[in-house]
Amino acid sequence: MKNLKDILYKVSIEEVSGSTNVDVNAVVFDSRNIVKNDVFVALKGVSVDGHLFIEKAIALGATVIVCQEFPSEIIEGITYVKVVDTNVALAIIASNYYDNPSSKLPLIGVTGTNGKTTIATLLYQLFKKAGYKVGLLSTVKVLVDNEEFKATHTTPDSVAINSYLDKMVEAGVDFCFMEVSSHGIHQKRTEGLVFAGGIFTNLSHDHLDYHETFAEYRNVKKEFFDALPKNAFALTNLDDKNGSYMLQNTRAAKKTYALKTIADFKAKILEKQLSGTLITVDGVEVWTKLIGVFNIYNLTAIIATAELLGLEKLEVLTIVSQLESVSGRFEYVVSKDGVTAIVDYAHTPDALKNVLETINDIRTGNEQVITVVGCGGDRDKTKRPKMANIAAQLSNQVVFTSDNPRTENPQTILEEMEVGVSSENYRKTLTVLDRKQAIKTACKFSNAGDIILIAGKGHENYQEINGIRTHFDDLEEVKNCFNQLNNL
Ligand SMILES: CC(=O)N[C@H]1[C@@H](OP(=O)(O)OP(=O)(O)OC[C@H]2O[C@@H](n3ccc(=O)[nH]c3=O)[C@H](O)[C@@H]2O)O[C@H](CO)[C@@H](O)[C@@H]1O[C@H](C)C(=O)N[C@@H](C)C(=O)N[C@H](CCC(=O)O)C(=O)O
Ligand SMILES: Nc1ncnc2c1ncn2[C@@H]1O[C@H](COP(=O)(O)OP(=O)(O)OP(=O)(O)O)[C@@H](O)[C@H]1O
Ligand SMILES: N[C@H](CCC[C@H](N)C(=O)O)C(=O)O
Ligand SMILES: [Mg+2]
Repeated sequence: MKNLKDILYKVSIEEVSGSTNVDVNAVVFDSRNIVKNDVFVALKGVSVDGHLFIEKAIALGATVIVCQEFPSEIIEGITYVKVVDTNVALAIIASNYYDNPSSKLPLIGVTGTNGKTTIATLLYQLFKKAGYKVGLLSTVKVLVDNEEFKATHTTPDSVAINSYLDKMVEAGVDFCFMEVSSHGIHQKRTEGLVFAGGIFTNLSHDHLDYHETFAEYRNVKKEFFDALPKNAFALTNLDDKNGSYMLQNTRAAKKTYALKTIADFKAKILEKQLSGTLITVDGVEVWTKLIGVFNIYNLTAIIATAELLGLEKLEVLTIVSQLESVSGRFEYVVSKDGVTAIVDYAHTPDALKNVLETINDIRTGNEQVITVVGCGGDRDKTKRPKMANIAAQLSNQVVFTSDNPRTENPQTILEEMEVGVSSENYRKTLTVLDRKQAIKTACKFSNAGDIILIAGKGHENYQEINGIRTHFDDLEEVKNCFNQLNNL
């Protein structure tokens, strides 16, 4: 039990009806999860207004209602707290409820279109290898040091974030690395958190269904850096055209990394292979198992962050050479006759372009590149023709297929992709609606030495069709196909 007055600390309140000197159980934003003495926070959502469920929340036992408008009927014995923005209030209340765990450990946020999971996960690995207890909030999973929880979002809701951070403080975690998505910033999931540092990866086309314009998407990302405290660091990628813009108004210490531009932290690529990349960092040569120029950007950000957090450069570089690639990011299997199948989470035009350019960079002879790709339903439709065009331009063969159609018609998604393919590339493409069959088709097409890229779903172990999720795993599927062809 917590006292309502305590958890309302720093919430900007417009009006109160009833007593704030009451004990409350938990803070809940979904009426379906309410139990006795809970605080119900009504959020104006994307599809429905949470204010519609105030009555239901009270019927289930809520004794405190935090809202933006008082309901027409005020019930005696219930406390109503009116605030300007319930998303902001929820985040501050959640921090207070868990005694502000983010102020008790260094919390580092990673934002940008691509690379967040990679950077956050590799930082987790690096600090673990350096002997620390570490926390991770990522698209793939949540880790409270060695204890694993299932991730539901890239950036969870503010109650979940604070609850995980509280567990981390309890477990004596030394550093926490978390992904900060644009949805998370816009929905104020990270409001009120005390960050010790922020990292910007890059900005390219994504989520324009939600943010509407690229400028709005960019400004939402910038809000994260604007809000960093003075004693934090703000680390940006200077080679990205929005890198400097992100730090324009931050009060945090500005730090930069780059491959092409003069920056505080700089790396250079010496050699690229399928087994890894040789780079130099401040004159020291380092071999990494990671592949692709984009991953060297990720690695430079990681090295910079580790140093900014006080680790010694040589120790950092030694550990960097041992870091393993992140699940579903350029993960590959090689068949008996030398067909390489790569599973990668590229689900934006820029990511797909980078991965295909990387593959084209490391191929040595006349191998064919066969790409299997689709686009998610209920997500930015303008990505579809762009991704199809990139796949067709940079591959020898493309099999268009379903990603997670969610509630959309899978056939319509594919038609919206196909319009992006130019007439001269059209002959390289075919469409196989069923992802399992599409992967099988790519395997059958391949000859010794060829490279198959299966893009878009990476680590995901499900496929969502008609709103129903069933088990699906790209890597498992391609291994099965190789097996069936007696090729593994
Ligand atoms: C578009 C979006 O971000 N939606 C998020 C949002 O849901 P919503 O606004 O649609 O909620 P709603 O259904 O309108 O309901 C409004 C309110 O009424 C409440 N409600 C609803 C029904 C009811 O009976 N009782 C009740 O109280 C809901 O709990 C909610 O508080 O708020 C919910 C609660 O926090 C989130 O779970 C939900 O994430 C959905 C599932 C989602 O798919 N989000 C994706 C797009 C997302 O957030 N992705 C980013 C990563 C993107 C990236 O970088 O690639 C992420 O951080 O994961
Ligand atoms: N620095 C980068 N620049 C461009 N593309 C990248 C970069 N890092 C990774 N990618 C590509 O983007 C894909 C997704 O990478 P990652 O999961 O690290 O990004 P993310 O930002 O966490 O994505 P999400 O928004 O889904 O959480 C990778 O599989 C790879 O294809
Ligand atoms: N975080 C991204 C993941 C997209 C992954 C792709 N497989 C899809 O389902 O569209 C999103 O929610 O938009
Ligand atoms: Mg991610």
